Amino acid sequence: MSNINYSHHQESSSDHETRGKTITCKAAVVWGPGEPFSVEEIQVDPPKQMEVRIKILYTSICHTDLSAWKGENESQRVYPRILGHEAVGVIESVGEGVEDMREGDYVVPVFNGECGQCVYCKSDETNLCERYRVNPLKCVMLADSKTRFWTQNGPRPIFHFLNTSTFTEFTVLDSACVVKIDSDSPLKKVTLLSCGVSTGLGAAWNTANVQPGSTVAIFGLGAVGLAVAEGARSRGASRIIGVDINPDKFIKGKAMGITDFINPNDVDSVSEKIMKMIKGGVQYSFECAGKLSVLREAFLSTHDGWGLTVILGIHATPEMMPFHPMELFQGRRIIGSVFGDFKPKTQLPLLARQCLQGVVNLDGFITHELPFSQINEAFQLLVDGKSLRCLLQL
Ligand SMILES: NC(=O)c1ccc[n+]([C@@H]2O[C@H](COP(=O)([O-])OP(=O)(O)OC[C@H]3O[C@@H](n4cnc5c(N)ncnc54)[C@H](O)[C@@H]3O)[C@@H](O)[C@H]2O)c1
Ligand SMILES: [Zn+2]
Ligand SMILES: [Zn+2]
Repeated sequence: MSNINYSHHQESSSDHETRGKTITCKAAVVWGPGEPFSVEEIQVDPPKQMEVRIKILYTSICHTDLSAWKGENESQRVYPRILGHEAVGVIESVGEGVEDMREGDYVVPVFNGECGQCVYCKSDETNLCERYRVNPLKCVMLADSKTRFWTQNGPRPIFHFLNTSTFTEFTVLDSACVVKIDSDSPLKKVTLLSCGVSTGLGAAWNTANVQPGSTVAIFGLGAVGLAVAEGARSRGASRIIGVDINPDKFIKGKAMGITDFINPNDVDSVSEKIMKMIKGGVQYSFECAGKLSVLREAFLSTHDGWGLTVILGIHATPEMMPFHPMELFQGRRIIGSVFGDFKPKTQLPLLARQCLQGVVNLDGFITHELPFSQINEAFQLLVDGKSLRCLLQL
């Protein structure tokens, strides 16, 4: 009998036996690019082999959801669809063959999965998995190329998003894209580790390997960019320059280790300004805005000979890199970072414990909290640059 307490630290439980059955629940469905989310009843199939079905407890909104909602990339224009990839939840039931999780476990969905078996998962060089890596083109489950979500009337398939789809009371994922966390974890904070904050911290720690005393410039001070700042601060960087067109972000950034601010609207050239502030340029720059013009400035702001630019932003298609290949002969390097180069299953539980022990400070990233039914208001907060992360409670 599955009788799971779905609400963490609260007295409420599911008294229905749902295992193996279709669940009817509420989800926020997108029916077209930029159309308001429709919070409606949907049907969620049980998990198939090596899949899990989870009850989402909290979900938050990342800029990647925003660009998918707008349909900025052709690959993202798939409807109807359930977006969302930053969340925390509890396992409702597991499919055949799932051994590492069971009903009632608290979990974090991850858009970049880890099977643990493939040549990539066994390599220390990458956090991409052969089968479950991030894939913006994927909108059905791998097991049978079908969806697990259906409209109430029809029924018509509703497509999946980024290995996760968390804007729903219940979702089905490949077990490779679900990480078990300690049952006493503070769930609201752990939601941040599902994407944005892990991505930023990991870009500083793993991808760039920021060194004590070094200099850093961060372009775009949303949750991702500010998590880079927090990661660089925790590594002992001496100067962390924050660049954003929204001066409100400067106030938030101070708490996360930003030492200097530049508003691109106040200067002729951000990279020239940085060269003046730090002779020769910074050691590391991070592009967290998803704009090519910003990427170029981030590239030019690093020191020749050894500067490293890390790309985190998701860029609209069909844009190409804004460089001449010969520019790389000046010794500036560029690298991309997915999920901060963390191997999710192997490394996320430890990261969660480190965050809670205060190695990094997660306070300040959750700027707003709303009920799930107000998802459209929550998106508007991100569009308007008012929120870092708005937590939706289901
Ligand atoms: N690589 C990954 O694994 C990964 C993971 C999560 C998010 N992302 C991407 O990272 C980016 C940031 O995500 P977020 O959730 O922090 O977004 P966000 O919307 O909260 O923050 C983006 C920030 O960029 C600023 N910005 C916009 N134009 C700018 C400009 N011209 N110059 C300087 N700043 C500018 C905005 O004012 C905003 O503060 C997005 O592109 C997102 O899709 C990538
Ligand atoms: Zn994200
Ligand atoms: Zn793998």
